Amino acid sequence: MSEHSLLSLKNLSLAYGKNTVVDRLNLEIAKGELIALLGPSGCGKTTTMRAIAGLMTPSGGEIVLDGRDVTHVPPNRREVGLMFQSYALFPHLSVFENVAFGLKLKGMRGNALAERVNSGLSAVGLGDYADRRPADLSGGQQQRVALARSLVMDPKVLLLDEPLSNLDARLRLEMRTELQRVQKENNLTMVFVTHDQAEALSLADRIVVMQDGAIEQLGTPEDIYNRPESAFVADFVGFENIFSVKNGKLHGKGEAFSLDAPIPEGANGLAWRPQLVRLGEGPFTGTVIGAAFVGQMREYVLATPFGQIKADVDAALPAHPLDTELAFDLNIEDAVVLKR
Ligand SMILES: Nc1ncnc2c1ncn2[C@@H]1O[C@H](COP(=O)(O)OP(=O)(O)OP(=O)(O)O)[C@@H](O)[C@H]1O
Repeated sequence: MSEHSLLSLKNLSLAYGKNTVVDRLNLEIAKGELIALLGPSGCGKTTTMRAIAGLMTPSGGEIVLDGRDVTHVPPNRREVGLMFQSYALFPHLSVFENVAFGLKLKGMRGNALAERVNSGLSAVGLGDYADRRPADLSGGQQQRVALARSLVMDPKVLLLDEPLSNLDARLRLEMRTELQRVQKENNLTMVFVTHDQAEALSLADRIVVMQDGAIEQLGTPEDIYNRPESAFVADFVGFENIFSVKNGKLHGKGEAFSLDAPIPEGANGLAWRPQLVRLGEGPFTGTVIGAAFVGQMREYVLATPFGQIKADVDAALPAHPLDTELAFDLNIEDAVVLKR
């Protein structure tokens, strides 16, 4: 284990029968970190969480938590908390009783129990709701009860599986802020799973982008958003115009082409965000085959000999109708260089 990590996954492999879905994954998480596992459906996020929680036995590798090898320790002895997407509270129990449930199972009673439950409810801003039933709470408040229920168990790591996916857009924003506040104020270590890049970018200290059971890229939200290393990550964070580089030429879904500037050493691909495609000037031409007004921007799709190009332009500029021939430029200075 590295000196500062609280949770280490070392060469972790996970399989369902003969089907290996996570292959020798290595990850070090520090105390107080909020980590997002981000990736498309089926990439192995939930399986990794299940293994950390002890709900499945790895086919290889180790899980070390706070200096202890917990690879074969049962879930209830791991000090790992789990909050699932369906946070199912007991409908017939009060908020207090819901939060007290796990502590009672551990034998806690009386004042100690009341104090712990009340401090958990205060931590999530529900101090005045102890006597309510779940049905009398909003979706966001129910989610906070579920969070309090996990917090009072004082886990070393709290795992959250798609914690916000059941909430509508407004509540999601509220819960996002709330989760961040509770996490920072209590210096909690949290790992959450999401397939929503905006959620990962706005919440996490570091993001683990996964593909096919392996880490594709690990970095801060800024790293992932601004400096994707592979076409897969670039695509995932909204780059639309992605080309691979072969023999100094760019290859997309059409003919290969060149830029009139040298391609950086070691570039395996180049990608441009739609906002950074320069429309109206430049050596290339395309035909407008899609145009959409989306508030501040107009989104264009151009058909070109080297495939479709997506370009976003300030909506204050004059609109270009369908079938217009437009000049455009892909400037090397605006490109992100993909190394893999
Ligand atoms: N109980 C299971 N038995 C067999 N295969 C499974 C089981 N659960 C998941 N898998 C397979 O393991 C792979 C990884 O699934 P996992 O649920 O970890 O992905 P995920 O990234 O969390 O996806 P999602 O976002 O859809 O939940 C998938 O190919 C899936 O089909």
